[in-house]
Amino acid sequence: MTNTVLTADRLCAGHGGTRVVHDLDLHVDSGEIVALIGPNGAGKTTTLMTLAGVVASQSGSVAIGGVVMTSPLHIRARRGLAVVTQERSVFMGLSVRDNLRLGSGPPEDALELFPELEALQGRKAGVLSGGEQQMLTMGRALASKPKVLLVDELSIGLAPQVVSRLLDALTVAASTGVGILLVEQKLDQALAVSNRAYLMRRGHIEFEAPSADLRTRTEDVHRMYLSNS
Ligand SMILES: Nc1ncnc2c1ncn2[C@@H]1O[C@H](COP(=O)(O)OP(=O)(O)OP(=O)(O)O)[C@@H](O)[C@H]1O
Repeated sequence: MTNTVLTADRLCAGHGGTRVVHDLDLHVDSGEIVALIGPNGAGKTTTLMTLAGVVASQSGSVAIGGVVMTSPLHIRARRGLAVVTQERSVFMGLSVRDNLRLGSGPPEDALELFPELEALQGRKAGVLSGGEQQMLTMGRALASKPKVLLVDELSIGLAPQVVSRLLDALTVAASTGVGILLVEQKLDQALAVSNRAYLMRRGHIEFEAPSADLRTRTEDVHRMYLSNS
């Protein structure tokens, strides 16, 4: 039996009086990595932030683990939602160890996922590389054993091998049952790691497809859907 951990039902959202996301339906099942792809300005980040409770929805609903949520992010976090963004939410002045202790899960779980952090525990997070900070952010988020992880633009500013390492960790997390929604500009990497993809344009989901089907036609997908022209 599939276990749906995240559902958006006719979700509308935007900024101020402007609507950016229109009647969006999507779902993520436990253990699944789902990519949300689309050209710049399509509304992917706004969608993710609305699912997270950071941007208020205008209408429609969001459910986590089958429970409809209207609460802000910190309450959704208690219900099993975690978010990783390009901003890397670490406390720069605190050590890696203290950053991990401040998470809501066991630090050892984060270290198991990212053994690279073991030797860095005494260092201040602010002196880590961007990739190490992102490992810290992701390790801490996944140690909290979320049902759902929302990931926004992981690859920005990071070397390709670091991005691959982080995406591998998402695959490990998904194998333990976490459902992951991934917004990623790099189409090849998004499709390589995901099971399914939604393609978004101008605030609408245009189609949904198994990532394996899209992998064989990434050039077409780029030309037809991802260019802003
Ligand atoms: N805080 C904000 N206030 C006002 N408008 C915003 C805000 N954030 C985004 N927008 C607008 O909403 C629209 C969708 O932006 P959004 O960042 O969600 O798209 P995106 O698909 O994530 O794009 P990108 O790939 O470039 O990050 C854009 O027109 C953008 O200018």
